[in-house]
Amino acid sequence: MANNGLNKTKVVVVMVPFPAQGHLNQLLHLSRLIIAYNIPVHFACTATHNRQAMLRVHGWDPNSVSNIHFHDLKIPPFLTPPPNPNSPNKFPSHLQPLFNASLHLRDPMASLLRELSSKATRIIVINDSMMASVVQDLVTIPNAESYTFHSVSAFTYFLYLWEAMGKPLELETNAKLVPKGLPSTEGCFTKDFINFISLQIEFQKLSSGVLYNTCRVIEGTYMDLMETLEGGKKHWAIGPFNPVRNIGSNGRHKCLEWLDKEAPNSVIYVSFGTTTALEDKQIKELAIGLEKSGQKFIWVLRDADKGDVFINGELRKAEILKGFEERVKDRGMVVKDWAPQLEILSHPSTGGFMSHCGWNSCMESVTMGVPIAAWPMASDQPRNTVLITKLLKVGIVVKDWSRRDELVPSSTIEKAVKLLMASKEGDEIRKRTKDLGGAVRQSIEKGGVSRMELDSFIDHITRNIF
Ligand SMILES: O=c1ccn([C@@H]2O[C@H](COP(=O)(O)OP(=O)(O)O[C@H]3OC[C@@H](O)[C@H](O)[C@H]3O)[C@@H](O)[C@H]2O)c(=O)[nH]1
Ligand SMILES: C[C@@H](CO)CCNc1ncnc2nc[nH]c12
Repeated sequence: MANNGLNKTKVVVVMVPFPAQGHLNQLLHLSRLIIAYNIPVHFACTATHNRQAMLRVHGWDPNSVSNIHFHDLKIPPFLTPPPNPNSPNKFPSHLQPLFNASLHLRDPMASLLRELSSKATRIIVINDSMMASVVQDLVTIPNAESYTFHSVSAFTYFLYLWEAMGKPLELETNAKLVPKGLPSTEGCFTKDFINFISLQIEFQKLSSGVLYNTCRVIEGTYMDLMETLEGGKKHWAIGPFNPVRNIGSNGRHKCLEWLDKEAPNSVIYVSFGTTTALEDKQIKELAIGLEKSGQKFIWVLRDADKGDVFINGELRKAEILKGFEERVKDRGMVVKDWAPQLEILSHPSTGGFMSHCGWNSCMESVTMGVPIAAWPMASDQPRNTVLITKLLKVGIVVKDWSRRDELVPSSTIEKAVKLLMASKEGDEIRKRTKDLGGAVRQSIEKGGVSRMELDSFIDHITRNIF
């Protein structure tokens, strides 16, 4: 039974995000969903990352929501080197000093949790799986409990878990569940980050349940399998976290004005998230490929974020694209600042997305019904690519993970863009993606699977509160 709104204010939620854009974004969106149940939300990270999350959010304005309380916690100074575009391993190792420094959030976090716990009947911590060690002191607070949030797809997380347990359940015989030729995790991480993950796994045991930014419409099978593997805990699929309608922001970016003038489904959006830095020669091949494809495009070209995004870097791209922007100005646009991705994806002129398959991008694209041309770079992205292209069949592969060390030539890029944007096969994939997008958007409406699961999570965290 649902409790009434008044009682629920005795419960407070504390979000503990990992300080990188793809993680901050998801827990900020989740804050909005929880506040709709009249539960106050506290968002606790460093000052610079709180500011980053607020400035870059899309689809709604966190300043207009009075019930999110931001807490700027202090950590020691950390190095903020630029990314290395020439490194063969595309994992953002330049963020490791920040990740290590973030472990120092433990003490200020413990103080914050103690303070909040003295004023509430119950405090619910929702922490990124990479921040499990930071919230470990909650075991000393009797009215606190925590829930682990995995920022990756249920498919990818399930595979990590399944492999770590020695591959039980004999799933390999069913190619529909675990496709043949699954990419290994080789080349996906650095040693330092694997050590960081291992440190966190130990503390993830302290949580009372697990949350995913996914929806049973797309990953129900893997949610069920996860519950089979990790039976002791409840796993909730409560996504998509991103807003799915009335996407807008204060002041429209010029690329949206540009999109307004284009035909439906005629533009491919090209962006590789916030953790990728392409080599100069790869940028050149991409430019040539886009030009030769003859298709309209919006290309977001920036280097990966630094650990502190407010420390400016030099613009590396200017020289490489000399002449290109002028030549394609009737057909394409290169965006060098923060692009309104959710608005671009929800725009009727956008008909495809060339993406590294970061999980935010996958969810945003699927909910907006935009098919993906997949070019995974690192981390969970090679496996998200399998989910998108082989299982859901809402995309095509641009770069196969087995060829991760090779340059993608312009001819491959040209072919992929034409296939997705200007072929019968592309149209069929787009149609399938639009149908799936509709079903995913429906899932967060009243009676939909994700809404029911979010209701059940809220009922759970507010249980027996009188
Ligand atoms: O110009 C931009 C660039 C990016 N974005 C947004 O930034 C976010 C990028 O997140 P992605 O998950 O796609 O990619 P990132 O590489 O940045 O994130 C990463 O962190 C979280 C993990 O779970 C992801 O899988 C991982 O790749 C998206 O929400 C996207 O909409 C913009 O709005 N504008
Ligand atoms: C440096 C970050 C990108 O911002 C790694 C991606 N994050 C992750 N990648 C893979 N598995 C994960 N499990 C939890 N987080 C994960």
